[in-house]
Amino acid sequence: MDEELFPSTPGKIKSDRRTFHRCFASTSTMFLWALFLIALTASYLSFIATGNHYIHHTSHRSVTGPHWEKRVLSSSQIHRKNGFSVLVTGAAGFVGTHVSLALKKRGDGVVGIDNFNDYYDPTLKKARRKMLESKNIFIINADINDQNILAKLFEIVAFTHVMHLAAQAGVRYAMENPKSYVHSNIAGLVTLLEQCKSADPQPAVVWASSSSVYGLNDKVPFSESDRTDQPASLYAATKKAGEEITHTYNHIYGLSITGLRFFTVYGPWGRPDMAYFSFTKNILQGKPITVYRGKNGVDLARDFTYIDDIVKGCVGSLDTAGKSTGSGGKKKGPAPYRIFNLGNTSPVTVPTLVSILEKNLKMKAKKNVVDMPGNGDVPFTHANISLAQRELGYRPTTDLPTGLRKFVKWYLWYYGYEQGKVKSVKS
Ligand SMILES: O=C(O)[C@H]1O[C@H](OP(=O)(O)OP(=O)(O)OC[C@H]2O[C@@H](n3ccc(=O)[nH]c3=O)[C@H](O)[C@@H]2O)[C@H](O)[C@@H](O)[C@H]1O
Repeated sequence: MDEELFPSTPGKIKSDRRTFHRCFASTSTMFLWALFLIALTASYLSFIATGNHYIHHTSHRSVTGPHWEKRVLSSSQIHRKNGFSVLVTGAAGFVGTHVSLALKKRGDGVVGIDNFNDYYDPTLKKARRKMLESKNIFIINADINDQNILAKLFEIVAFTHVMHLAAQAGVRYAMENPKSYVHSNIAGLVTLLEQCKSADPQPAVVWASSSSVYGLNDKVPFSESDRTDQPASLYAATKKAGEEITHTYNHIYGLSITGLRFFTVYGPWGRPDMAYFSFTKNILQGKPITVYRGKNGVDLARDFTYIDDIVKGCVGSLDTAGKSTGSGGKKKGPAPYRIFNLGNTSPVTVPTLVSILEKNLKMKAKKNVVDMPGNGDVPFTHANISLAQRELGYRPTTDLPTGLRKFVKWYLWYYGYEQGKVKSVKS
């Protein structure tokens, strides 16, 4: 081998034909090298797996490029005077889908982002996406922790508002997969706020907190000024943390923030992990349902809130959100920081929920009544909504029997019961 053709690398011992032979030509050394490379690859793969095992399987297929940018621009197009252009996170989720449709319908520009994870059946999320796409709402398949995608989106569109609904939801699941809550509800939130704070112009941010922040509070009905320092689940703790985190971005960078404490939202296109949805599935399939009961045999109760009422609260929040005051990451003056309860103000017990479903499905549930396990549940929720009434004009109009009737109608249609062709229902 010619030394001239293979000059030595600075700092390394010059190789010659003999060392080349010594190092690489012996079969046993080559075998050792191969083993080393295999071990290196295996440890890298295991690092990837252990580092991310808590994150749900997601399908990231977001590819940017001229066609992608065109779709983003077209989706963000405003079609009314003084309209908004809104980035909706979690747009393929339950609330995200409905809010996106309502905004688009009145002429706002809407761009969605969703990671399509498999916390519950992604087929349902894809069906929601199909519905949104038919209205020219583009949903980017990406995680809110992906700062490059967020930066790219804000480079293309001057969003006036961000409707942040992407989250790891579910109270009881937090015991199974705690890190997924940190990933979405804490890290994802911070990544999004970092982007919003440096955007120019800064958007106003409206985001989903939760009634669960009231935790063990037993002063009823729950008012925004009540204690929220006794969370009963990690889910609640991450939502409460979100309220504090958004406060710092409001305080330091002048971001306009509105946090909405949703109370057990239900309705068509809902979440399969929630009780009303999974009960419906089991009743129809003749399977038993588990009904939790509180201390001393007291029934659990929730301030179940119909999706259309929640949408009105979300849109009202966007409409009344004051402007952010920062620019280039610097605050120029105080910006609004608001928190509202969005509930129905009439709690209903879980056994009553079951009997309304039975009536609508014309079937009896096989009930297993068990004591509430210590898994993060609270015995009841009940919203005081006077603040939202005053500031947002929020007035819920759908009671539980009416809302569940609409849900059951949708469920039977979506899963093909009406046509006698039942789709498999994963949850
Ligand atoms: O407002 C919120 O902040 C939260 O609302 C929702 O949580 P929850 O109010 O717990 O709703 P959901 O699971 O439908 O259980 C309803 C009732 O059925 C009882 N329940 C539940 C399951 C079961 O198998 N049996 C049962 O009795 C259960 O004990 C409870 O009493 C959202 O999921 C959550 O993401 C968050 O947004």
